[in-house]
Amino acid sequence: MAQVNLAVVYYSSTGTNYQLAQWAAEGGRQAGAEVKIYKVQESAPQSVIDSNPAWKAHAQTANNVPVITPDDVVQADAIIFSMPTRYGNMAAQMKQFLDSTGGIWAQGKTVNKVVSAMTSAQNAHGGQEATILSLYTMMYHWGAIVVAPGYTDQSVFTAGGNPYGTSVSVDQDGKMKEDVKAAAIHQAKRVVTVAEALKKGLQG
Ligand SMILES: Cc1cc2nc3c(=O)[nH]c(=O)nc-3n(C[C@H](O)[C@H](O)[C@H](O)COP(=O)(O)O)c2cc1C
Repeated sequence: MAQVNLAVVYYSSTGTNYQLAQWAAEGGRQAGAEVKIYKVQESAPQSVIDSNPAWKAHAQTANNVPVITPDDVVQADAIIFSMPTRYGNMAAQMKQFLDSTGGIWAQGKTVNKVVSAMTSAQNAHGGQEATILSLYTMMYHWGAIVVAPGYTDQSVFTAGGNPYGTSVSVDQDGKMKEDVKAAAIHQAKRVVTVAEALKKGLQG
């Protein structure tokens, strides 16, 4: 039985990527995967978090979400990452976690993970594609297999047409401007389908 272990790994300050992660988890479960959601370790000082009401509120909401470790990566067959853009790049908290995977990388334990990424930004063209690609660059070094959504479903067009991964823009109040739920679910299903086929193939 090749049930896929899907880890959804996110960073979020104000909740957008937390929501994207929930939708990806929903899609993963619909596709039959065993799904776990993890956040990455926060590195911002508590005083900075507390100074932003939306950030403070979200930190409390996500208080019980487990923090990802490199060993959780080893256990997963597939991983969906979600993180906000920071000047057209992934949030430092996500990069910090990925930089801590050198040990498992050196042991070959990141090889053949099926991966995909999602993101958010404030502006419609605020760096979503570049952010996802910055994460995919690291994945090629992992020896991971990047499964982007491409234009494989109508939901990709409805969400704004980003073939690299589901992305959304948010207004000043943190409200999503595009309807991306179906795209996030589709992306996760596609990841699980590919991971399942790969797992079956590798098991022979
Ligand atoms: C330091 C910093 C840099 C940012 N850079 C950009 C940017 O280059 N383009 C953009 O559209 N939004 C930018 N944003 C807005 C965030 O991407 C947005 O707040 C985030 O996607 C919300 O996701 P979250 O609710 O999961 O934290 C930036 C925010 C911060 C704090």
